[in-house]
Parts: sequence; C-alpha cells; structure tokens
Amino acid sequence: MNIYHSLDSFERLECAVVTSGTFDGLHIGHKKILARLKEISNLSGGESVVLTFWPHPRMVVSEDSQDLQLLSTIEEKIELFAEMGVQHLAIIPFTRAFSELSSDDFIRQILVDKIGTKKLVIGYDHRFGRNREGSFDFLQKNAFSYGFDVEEIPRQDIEDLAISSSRIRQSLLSGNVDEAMHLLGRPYSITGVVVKGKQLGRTIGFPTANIQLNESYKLIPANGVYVINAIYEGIAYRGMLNIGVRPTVDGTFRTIEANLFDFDKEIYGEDLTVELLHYLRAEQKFNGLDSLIEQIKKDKESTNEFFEHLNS
Ligand SMILES: Cc1cc2nc3c(=O)[nH]c(=O)nc-3n(C[C@H](O)[C@H](O)[C@H](O)COP(=O)(O)O)c2cc1C
Ligand SMILES: Nc1ncnc2c1ncn2[C@@H]1O[C@H](COP(=O)(O)OP(=O)(O)O)[C@@H](O)[C@H]1O
Repeated sequence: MNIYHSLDSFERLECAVVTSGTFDGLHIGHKKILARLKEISNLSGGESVVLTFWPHPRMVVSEDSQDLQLLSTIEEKIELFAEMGVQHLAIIPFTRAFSELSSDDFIRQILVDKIGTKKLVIGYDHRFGRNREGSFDFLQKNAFSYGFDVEEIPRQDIEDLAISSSRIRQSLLSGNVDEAMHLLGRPYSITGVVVKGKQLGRTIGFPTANIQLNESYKLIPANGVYVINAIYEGIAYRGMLNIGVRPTVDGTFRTIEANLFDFDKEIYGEDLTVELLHYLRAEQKFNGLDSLIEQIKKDKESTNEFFEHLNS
C-alpha cells in the first residue's frame, strides 16, 4: 500500500477508484465499501484509493473536541486499510482551511485534478465539503460534468439497527464489548506501553501489565473486568483485564491492567495489545485484599470457561 501524508506527493492516476471518509473503527459497514472498491478496481483495471482525513474532522471543527473519543488511532487505521488490500491511502491533513473548501472545489481540485477519479464509491450518509454540503444526490446530479461515476453503498444493518461508529462507541462506553465485536467484525483492541504500577499484583499472585495509551483520544471502554487476548511480540496469550480506579487499593486514577495466563516475563517499556472479547463484571470495592484475590480467582475460572465455550 502506498501511503501519502499529504496530497503533494500524490501523482494523478489514470483510473482511480476512490472512496473518502474518516472510517473510524473500520467496522463491517466500512468493510463493505472497501470490498466494493476493490471489486470495481479489479474489474476496471483501475487502482483503489482511500482518501481519509487526519486529525478527525470533529477534532478540528467541533467545540467538544477535547471530549472526542475515537475507535481507531491513525496507526491502527493504516494497518487495517493495508490488510484490506487498499492500494493507495492518502491521509489529508484536516485543517480549518481545508474544512472551508466547498464541495465543488473538493471534487474538482482534489478528486478530479489531483487524484484522477473515474469512479467514486461512498457510504449512504457520506457528506463532504464546507458544512458537509456535498451529498450523494449532489454528486449524482453533477457526475457527468465531473467526468466520473458515483456509486452509493446502502446502509448495513445488524438486527435492524445501522452499524455506525457512534453506535460502537456507545456499546464500548457501556462495557458491551461483545456487541462492539459483532459490529466491528473483530474485537475492539487497545495498544500501549507497559508501565510500572504499585508492584502489588505480583504479591497477590496476579501480576498485571499496566498499559499506558499513547493517544489521549483513544476510546477506553467502561470500567470493569474483561476476558482478553493479549498480543505480545506477535503471540496471543489468554488473559483478563481490569479497567478502573481500583477502589480496593485506594487507586486514585484510572488504569488498564492485564493479567496474562501462562506468561512470566518482565515487559516494562514494551508494547502490548489487548483485544477485548467479553465483559465479566463491574469493578468493585472489596473489604481488603483477601476478598479481592478470591474474586480474581473466580474471574480466572470464568475466563477459562469462556475460552472453553469458544472452542466447543
Ligand atoms: C481480573 C482482575 C480484576 C480486578 N478487579 C478489581 C476490582 O474489582 N476492584 C479493585 O479494586 N481492583 C481490581 N483489580 C485491580 C487490582 O486491585 C490490581 O491488579 C492490584 O492492585 C495490583 O496493582 P498493580 O498492578 O499496580 O500492582 C483487578 C485486577 C484484575 C487483574
Ligand atoms: N502473567 C503476567 N501478566 C502480566 N504481567 C506479567 C506477567 N508475568 C510477569 N509480568 C510482568 O510483571 C509486571 C506486573 O507486575 P506487578 O506486580 O503487577 O507490577 P506493576 O504494579 O508494576 O504492574 C508486568 O508489567 C510485567 O512486566
């Protein structure tokens, strides 16, 4: 996959089959668009191009941008686009000036002149240009004068509800990682560096790798205990995760900590990815460490049962 961090380095293609959007989460609905993009480019002998924007437009134009929480970091998106076989990924720096571009200017200057678009594939609710004025209807009416075809991919539903990034955010914020997995088509994951904690975990028989996220905007699911797969140096380990403030040990800030099964390595300073598979329970305040340990042992049993069911 060719990656462009601005359009300056993009060389106009003979036959570009293009889609554009923010694609937060790259969920099942997004995948449908990308699958169609690939299909058309294969059939037409063209090349597939994804135009995406970074930072996320809401980080730039919304007043609540501090509160914005996203499903994917830009690194995660790059990896997923590559896995899906996208040939060209152009990451357009989304600035206030760019947000002022009219939809007509966006189409003529970028899609036509810069990229060489011959076919545009967009999701059912995609809007672009100043104040999101460009819609599918607008494109279809003007497609002839722009010299490319447009195709709209209809809304993808699961159980009569639209699959959307905001719906997945809500699922995760209420701890429902099972539903999020269903809508994403893969588990929700978090990657960060392992940092030192209170060094208490090892003394209670459950060492926990405390994960510090690199990006403040990455969405952290609801506090609670989860079944996970942890990926360390490309190898997956079963495990469990606690997200919360650890009321039992008078924790003062929120941590994300993973206990990996059948693992015994010091990994401070190294990267760890956790895939959240299932919600077990809410975080609780126990009357002392003994009750907490009893509960964590039960969590481990529940985690093992979860994996047994998965394999049966
Ligand atoms: C599976 C699991 C469940 C946990 N559940 C709770 C909980 O319900 N309440 C709580 O206060 N802490 C909970 N913890 C956090 C422990 O208090 C924490 O792991 C311990 O204090 C060690 O912290 P350290 O990594 O800073 O040494 C849980 C940890 C794990 C691994
Ligand atoms: N099975 C395991 N699961 C998680 N971390 C482990 C495991 N085995 C060893 N470790 C290491 O031990 C550290 C966690 O020990 P712990 O006593 O909880 O200390 P801390 O409070 O610094 O997290 C992890 O960061 C990791 O380097």
